[in-house]
Amino acid sequence: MLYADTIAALATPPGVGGVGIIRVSGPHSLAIAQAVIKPRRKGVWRSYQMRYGHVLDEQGHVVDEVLAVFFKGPRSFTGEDILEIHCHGGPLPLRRTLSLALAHGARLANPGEFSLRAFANGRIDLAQAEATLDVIEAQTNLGLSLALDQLGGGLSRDLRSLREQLMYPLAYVTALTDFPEDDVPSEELLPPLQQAHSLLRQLLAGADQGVVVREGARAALVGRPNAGKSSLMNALLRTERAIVTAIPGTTRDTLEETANLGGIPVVLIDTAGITETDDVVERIGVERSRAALSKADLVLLLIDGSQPLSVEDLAIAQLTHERPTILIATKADLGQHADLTPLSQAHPALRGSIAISSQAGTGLDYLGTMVAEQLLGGLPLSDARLVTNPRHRDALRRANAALEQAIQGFQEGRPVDLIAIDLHEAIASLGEITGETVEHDLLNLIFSRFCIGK
Ligand SMILES: Nc1nc2c(c(=O)[nH]1)N(C=O)[C@@H](CNc1ccc(C(=O)N[C@@H](CCC(=O)O)C(=O)O)cc1)CN2
Ligand SMILES: Nc1nc2c(ncn2[C@@H]2O[C@H](COP(=O)(O)OP(=O)(O)OP(=O)(O)O)[C@@H](O)[C@H]2O)c(=O)[nH]1
Ligand SMILES: [Mg+2]
Repeated sequence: MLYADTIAALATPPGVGGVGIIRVSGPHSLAIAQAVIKPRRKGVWRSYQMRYGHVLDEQGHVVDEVLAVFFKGPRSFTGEDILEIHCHGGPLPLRRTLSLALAHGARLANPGEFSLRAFANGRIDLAQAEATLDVIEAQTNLGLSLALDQLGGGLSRDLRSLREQLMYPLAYVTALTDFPEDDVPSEELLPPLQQAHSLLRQLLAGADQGVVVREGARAALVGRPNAGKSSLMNALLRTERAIVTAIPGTTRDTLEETANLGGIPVVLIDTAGITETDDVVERIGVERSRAALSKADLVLLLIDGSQPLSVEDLAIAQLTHERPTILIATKADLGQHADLTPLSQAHPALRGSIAISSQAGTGLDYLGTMVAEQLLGGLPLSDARLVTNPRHRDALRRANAALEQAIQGFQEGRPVDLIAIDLHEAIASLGEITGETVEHDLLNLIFSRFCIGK
């Protein structure tokens, strides 16, 4: 089970920091500790005990003053013996300490290889390994807490109980395949399957929301020149990111920045005001605005509320008809002079409208809530366990389809060997999430997304 070779890598970001950590995992870890570190106090390397000392090179020269911890496997992150050397966070001490570990029997780790070992050694399952990456990459507190739940094994426990509910019926029908003339006792086998089906449906029901929380979404701000797009962008970001002037046509190029709206990382795309123009640069900008619009998950259509609605506004609104749209009347502090009813009545994909003032800050929180709710499918955030990874969602969908087949098979009295195939398929699909049944190539793909030292 354990690997024969020892891996080493920089576990902290390259560059300068207060402390930098070299991590070593594998059977040579203890020998490397003994060879390269001279502890101040006498004694042996005890697991989970930090020691003070110096890293010395082959000539006995001090390479760095360090703290170091040894973790005796299997009670460690990877399940193997691990050594962590906490150096000063500069490139030279770190590079030289890493070289010494390599000189004493370690090899350089590949991206994600520590986590791969934790998985291969049964310390964490695949969903937990993927969750460590989600923890690192989380963009909102909500995303972080979902990732931590998954890292702690929340999803894994649900999946394990699902599998167990399917195992007994599978074993039963598999045994029956040798005696096809026997009756299937479906009154005994159906309830656990139906229970599993209901849990699966629950997981799937929240998955679309979960994926949005993890991956975020794109919202394009479109409207006439001077409608107040860049001002709203800045107000939502709480920084002066985009240039704002009273001159129409200020924004020339599209500008993207992520804002946290109701726990969802939303990429806001500020665009050039859409207008008929002879200016070459502005025309290209308008083209880009249209392109941004066509790629957005949600359109924020801005109308200058301080002026009467114009034909240009109506023409731009036309362009948004194919996308879910929130209508925003801007500059509410100047009074509401635009009658938006002709526009909103004609819009087939309008999800709501709101008056705001970027300058006074009114309506912004509510707009954030509206955007988040739209991106979550028009529903409040589910408080059930949220599956956040599209790979997991896909596997759950396949498991669900197979399980529905199996249940239908029981109800219609289909041959047991067909039911066995469906149940087997459902169990295998669930196993893809936790990694029990997963192709080697997929594993490589998943772990290669990790950084070196993770
Ligand atoms: N210095 C340091 N900090 C770190 C990590 C690390 O590897 N090193 N981690 C790495 O990503 C994370 C912590 N993850 C960890 C997960 C499991 C174990 C571990 O040794 N588990 C033991 C339980 C120990 C105990 O019960 O006392 C076990 O599972 O048996 C350690 C770290 C974040 N912080
Ligand atoms: N009173 C008031 N003025 C605003 C508000 N929002 C924007 N403005 C003003 O409207 C003008 C245009 O604002 P921008 O945010 O640059 O408008 P834009 O839609 O990005 O314009 P283009 O980039 O030219 O397409 C500026 O003078 C802003 O100060 C608001 O909430 N209240
Ligand atoms: Mg602008």
